[in-house]
Amino acid sequence: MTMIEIKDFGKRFSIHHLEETMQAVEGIDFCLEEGEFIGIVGKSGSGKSTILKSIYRTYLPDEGSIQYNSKQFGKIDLARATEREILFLRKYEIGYVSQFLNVMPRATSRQLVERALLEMGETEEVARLEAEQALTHFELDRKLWDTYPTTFSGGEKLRLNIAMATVKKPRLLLLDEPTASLDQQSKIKVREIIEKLRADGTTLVGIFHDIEFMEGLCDQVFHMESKRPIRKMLAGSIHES
Ligand SMILES: Nc1ncnc2c1ncn2[C@@H]1O[C@H](COP(=O)(O)OP(=O)(O)OP(=O)(O)O)[C@@H](O)[C@H]1O
Repeated sequence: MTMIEIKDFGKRFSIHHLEETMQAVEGIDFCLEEGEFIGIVGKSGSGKSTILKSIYRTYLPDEGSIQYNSKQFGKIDLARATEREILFLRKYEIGYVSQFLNVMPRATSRQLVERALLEMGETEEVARLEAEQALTHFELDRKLWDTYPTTFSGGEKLRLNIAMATVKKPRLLLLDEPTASLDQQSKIKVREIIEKLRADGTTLVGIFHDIEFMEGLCDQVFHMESKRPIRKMLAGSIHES
């Protein structure tokens, strides 16, 4: 089953002080099956994050379509979905993880994960249990569960971010350079987390600066420069799709 199909996607930004418009991305096409992982690579400023943010609809696409196969709505074009539909999808189906933690202040890590579940309508008891499971699963040190994450290290923030996003069991997870500020050891942990998510059948779109990091992890690698997806056999051989 095709989970997401992007056709002729483009995004422009207005540069107000110059009274100009800048074409940030254009002519992007790729297709992802359920449970697959596509990695987007390309030089800085080539528009990788813009694609991810447009899928999540932080940005409104200007051209093309982003067809997503939703559990609730069936096939839906994220470029044209209503705000209400987008809010529903963010709550129940699509997760977004970056290296940054933008959360409400004065909430502990445990409360943040619980809140994600309560928002979905889970009972307090289920939320408490599943939050603890998620924090354990992603190896956030137990002594950090009841503290505010403002002082967490980059790796700890990321693990909390991933716990908050994945506790909702999203069908589609967007990873926006999650390893950018991490040391080698923490990157290996993230790799293990991604392997766990893949094993759970989550469909993943990810951006990583570090191409070596993606080795053997992705089913497809999309190159911003050639605008072509390359389907990778997990054994290592590559053929163009
Ligand atoms: N909100 C915005 N307003 C104006 N321009 C933007 C905005 N977001 C991105 N851009 C511009 O669009 C282009 C693509 O940016 P984007 O962040 O998608 O690139 P990227 O490939 O993810 O870069 P990096 O690898 O450095 O994170 C850049 O020239 C950037 O300055």
